[in-house]
Amino acid sequence: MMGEKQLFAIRGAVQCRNEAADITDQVSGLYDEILRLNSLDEEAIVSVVFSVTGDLDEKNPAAALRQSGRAQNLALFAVQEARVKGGLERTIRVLIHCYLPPETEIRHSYRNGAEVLRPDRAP
Ligand SMILES: C=C(O[C@@H]1C=C(C(=O)O)C=C[C@H]1O)C(=O)O
Repeated sequence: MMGEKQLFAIRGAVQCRNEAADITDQVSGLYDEILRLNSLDEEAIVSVVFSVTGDLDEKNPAAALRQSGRAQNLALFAVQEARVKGGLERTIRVLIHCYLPPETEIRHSYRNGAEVLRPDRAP
């Protein structure tokens, strides 16, 4: 616990082209949207974990986020997503642990093609 705050986990996902610039744009856009939707300040984030499908090898999303100027003092991590037949291609997933007021209704973000993963979480 952190003061009056509670620990939460927020999910997101986005599809990208396998190009460094697009990976940076999509990861930054996803991160910014999660912070905006949840009124989340970077100081309240514990960690940011990415997974990447094996077909995205032009840029590490954790490095892309850091090099964009965001998340400078955060613990970032990136792993390869479990390879499953029929899985959505060119997808970056994110898991953010953070502290927010206990009454917060967390909002996840699936965008730019990744909405199909969790239509129940569509806006
Ligand atoms: C459906 C997703 O893809 C996969 C399936 C998940 C699930 O069933 O909860 C979670 C993460 C991914 O490994 C997703 O990213 O939400």
